[in-house]
Amino acid sequence: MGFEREMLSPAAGGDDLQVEAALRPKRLSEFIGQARVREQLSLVLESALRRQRPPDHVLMSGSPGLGKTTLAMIIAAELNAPLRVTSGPALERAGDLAAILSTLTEGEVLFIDEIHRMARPAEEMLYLAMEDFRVDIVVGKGPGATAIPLDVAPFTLVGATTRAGLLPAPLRDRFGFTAHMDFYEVAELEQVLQRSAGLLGVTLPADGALEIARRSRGTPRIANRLLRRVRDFADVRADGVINREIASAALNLYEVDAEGLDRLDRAVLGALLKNFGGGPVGLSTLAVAVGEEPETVEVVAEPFLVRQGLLARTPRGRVATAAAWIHLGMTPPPDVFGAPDFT
Ligand SMILES: Nc1ncnc2c1ncn2[C@@H]1O[C@H](COP(=O)(O)OP(=O)(O)OP(=O)(O)O)[C@@H](O)[C@H]1O
Repeated sequence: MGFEREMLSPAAGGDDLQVEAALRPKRLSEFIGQARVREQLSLVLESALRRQRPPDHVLMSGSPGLGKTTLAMIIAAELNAPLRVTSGPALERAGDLAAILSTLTEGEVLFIDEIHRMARPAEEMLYLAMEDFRVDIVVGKGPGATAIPLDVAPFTLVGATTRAGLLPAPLRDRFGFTAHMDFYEVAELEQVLQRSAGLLGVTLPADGALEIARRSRGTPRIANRLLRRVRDFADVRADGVINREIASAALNLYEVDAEGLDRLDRAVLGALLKNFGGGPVGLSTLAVAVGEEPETVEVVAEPFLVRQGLLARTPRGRVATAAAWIHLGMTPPPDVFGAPDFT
């Protein structure tokens, strides 16, 4: 993975993790944007606090870097409850989950990131735990196997997924509240940037914040990361002040284009236009053409390209819109008009 790609990827890594933790809003009132989710969630939490009962289980879905982990931490903080963190891929066997569930304390918040990647036996154990606060531990094998029921302290599960569609219905149905996290508006990202600049002690005039916000792919994690790279540039090549000119020069250097498309985004669009005449083409064929896993193309690049009106997912495959041709400086073929409507 190249430097630029790493910088732009919504996945966190390296030193960034520490800075990211420092920039995380701690309370719901500090959480920027996602107004509807925030309001709904504050009602769920407030009523749970009044009833002195753990709230319903919460499912959060949305692209990487939109604040799902942050929100899980906020839920625990608002409830004044301890938080246990794990992830779907870590729950390979039912026993992995049983070990966690059996040691939860009353009211604890259990956060399972990437919950769609949990193994089947663990998932089945979770159904019972979510509904009845109980697990069945199976001892022995074959006809002599016995299930020993074990009580679990009432807890709140917070699940996060980038792909809600992959969750089996029985699991999805057991969440009392589902929060769908959308990409952020530019104005919201400007606020995220101003807040982070304050915490990092960076001078960020409004025009600089706007320039970075516009190129942040609607994602707070990327906004914060770009801010740090632009700060480096401003410190070394200028007087440390991040105005529009400095932000723009730095982001051009890091190959973030005016709409915030990164290398992967441009590679996907480029392959779609140049190799497949704008599509339709299947996801896996497209992924091979850019040398990435289909899941990376589907989860990391596509949602943003769709939102920007550059790509459409159709039953026959991926199709580039007229805007995509124009964005890459090419002339759209005569039969392509705007985003195709296949509904
Ligand atoms: N609403 C917000 N307001 C301010 N900062 C935010 C907000 N949402 C996210 N951030 C910032 O973005 C960073 C990434 O957020 P977070 O790790 O919660 O994303 P995520 O959706 O859980 O991503 P992933 O699923 O990849 O873990 C956080 O460190 C935080 O600083």
